[in-house]
Amino acid sequence: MIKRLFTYGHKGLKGALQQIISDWLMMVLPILTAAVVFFWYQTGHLNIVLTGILIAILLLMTFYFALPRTRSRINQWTSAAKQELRQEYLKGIFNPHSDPTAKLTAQTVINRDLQGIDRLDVFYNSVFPSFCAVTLTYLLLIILAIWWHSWVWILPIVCILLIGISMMLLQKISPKVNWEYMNGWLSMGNRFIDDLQGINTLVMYQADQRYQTSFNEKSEFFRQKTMDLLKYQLQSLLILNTLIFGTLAISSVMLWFDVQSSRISIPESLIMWVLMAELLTAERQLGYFVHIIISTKPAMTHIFKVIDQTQILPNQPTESDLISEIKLEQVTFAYPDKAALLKDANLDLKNGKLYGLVGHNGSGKSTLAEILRGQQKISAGKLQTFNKTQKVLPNQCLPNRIGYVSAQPYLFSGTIEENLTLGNGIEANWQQTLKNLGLCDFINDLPEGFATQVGEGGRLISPGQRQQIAFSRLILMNKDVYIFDEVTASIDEVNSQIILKAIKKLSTDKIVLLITHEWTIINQLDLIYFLNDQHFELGTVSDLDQSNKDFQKLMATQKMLEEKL
Ligand SMILES: Nc1ncnc2c1ncn2[C@@H]1O[C@H](COP(=O)(O)OP(=O)(O)OP(=O)(O)O)[C@@H](O)[C@H]1O
Repeated sequence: MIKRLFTYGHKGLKGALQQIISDWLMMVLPILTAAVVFFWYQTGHLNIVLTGILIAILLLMTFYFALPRTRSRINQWTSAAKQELRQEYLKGIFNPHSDPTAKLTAQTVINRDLQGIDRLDVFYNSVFPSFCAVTLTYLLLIILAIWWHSWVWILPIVCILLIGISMMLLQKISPKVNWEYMNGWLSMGNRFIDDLQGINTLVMYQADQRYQTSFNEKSEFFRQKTMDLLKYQLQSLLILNTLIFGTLAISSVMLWFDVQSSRISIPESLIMWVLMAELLTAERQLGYFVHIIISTKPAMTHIFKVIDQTQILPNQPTESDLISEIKLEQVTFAYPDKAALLKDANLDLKNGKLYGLVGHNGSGKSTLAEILRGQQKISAGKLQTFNKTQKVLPNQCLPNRIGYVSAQPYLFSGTIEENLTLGNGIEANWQQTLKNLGLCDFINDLPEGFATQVGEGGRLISPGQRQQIAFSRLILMNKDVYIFDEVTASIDEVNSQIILKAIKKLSTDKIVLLITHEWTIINQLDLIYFLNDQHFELGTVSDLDQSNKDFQKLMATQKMLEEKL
């Protein structure tokens, strides 16, 4: 994970390193000056080596500070890295091929992941600079200690080893504590937003008291988990401080013995003691920051998962890339911990045909749409796509080449035209395309025509008009395969027939699968796949009506329901 963090903002890394070195030199400068003065005071003449180093540092610093904006280079690196990371993450979130099992909510995205990226400030701004400062100070201490024959340089290594071991032990419990804290926070936040959105419903059903109790339980759980996290952080701080200040005390004793045995002079021991104090303070800071980084690990793991699932979209397809057949062979699919929805199931969809998909509620029709769109992975069997010369196409092209509309598509606030032309690469004569398919004629009767505002979610127009616009918007994308999932289920008869007519026209040169439960629609389709008992059965309505008792029963019930309406 740490290595990966350096891949972001790497253009700013050089500048950041320059600033880190200059900051370190600034820290060493007073110690070296004091050393030169001490030697001069003690011996009556200047130590050539130390004075030379001091003058070199002073020249270097003067030159460095003459450069513009030198004091903000670590910040520039930090902002650039965070911005790149945030952009990649958001690209992953809005990728239409994202893993649907990732269960992203606004809470997870904002509270955990985006805040997790913000907390990476600590890595770029503090952990890395502290790590460099510790390394440089330690190198200087080793050189001086070996030069002056003192063993004090061993102590920081022992201290770091002990910190590492104790951190490793603490880290064993850290993921659990952090996860529980995060989950407590998310679950409380989700409950709050959900209750707030449905507050009128809760009051109307007098269920607000019950929901308040449930929210109280969640906030109490979160309070406990926050206390656990604080306890854990205090414990680790205590261990860290004991190790650091213990090492500093031992080094003072060691240096005192060195002076007593005349191995080093008082100024030499003072220089080493100050360096030791600087080093251990930086190590303490580093240990503390590493701690914060460990606490962002759950968020980072998730962030990188989202980024990694971003697939590079294939270029505009050529004629030979177009899908003309999709086959499922011996396919098995089950959601985790649930019974299989498909078992050794076979399905064959060819272009130029309109297929209906019918089945009982919960039999897996919408799930099949997700499998075909590459959003669910099958556990056994084969999903294959072919072009018109029967060449097998890569399955990665599926999400991009399949269009899907559900019963409740989303319209964005803006004009009808903005919604219709939402997709990339729409042809200039799109209005003619709609006319040829008999779609959206109602727009001509609207005073503002295509410039009519639809409102958020399309609330300013009727459900039938909303569905026609969403349906037309997809048709303009010119996909190879269309899956319509109950598109006519919640609209009036007139709009329903307009859409059905367009679907029939579309199916003359595309693969079209229409998921429906409506008898009046099913009755107008040539070929039906009946999904029953984990398998698909293909036939005309009359074939299935004769051969399959379950189909017969389902259709009889549906017919009866529709006749009553
Ligand atoms: N993401 C999911 N995780 C777990 N189970 C799921 C998920 N999505 C759907 N299911 C379950 O899988 C089963 C099939 O759901 P699906 O929506 O595919 O059925 P359907 O045939 O389209 O139903 P309907 O006719 O009511 O629309 C249901 O029992 C549903 O609860």
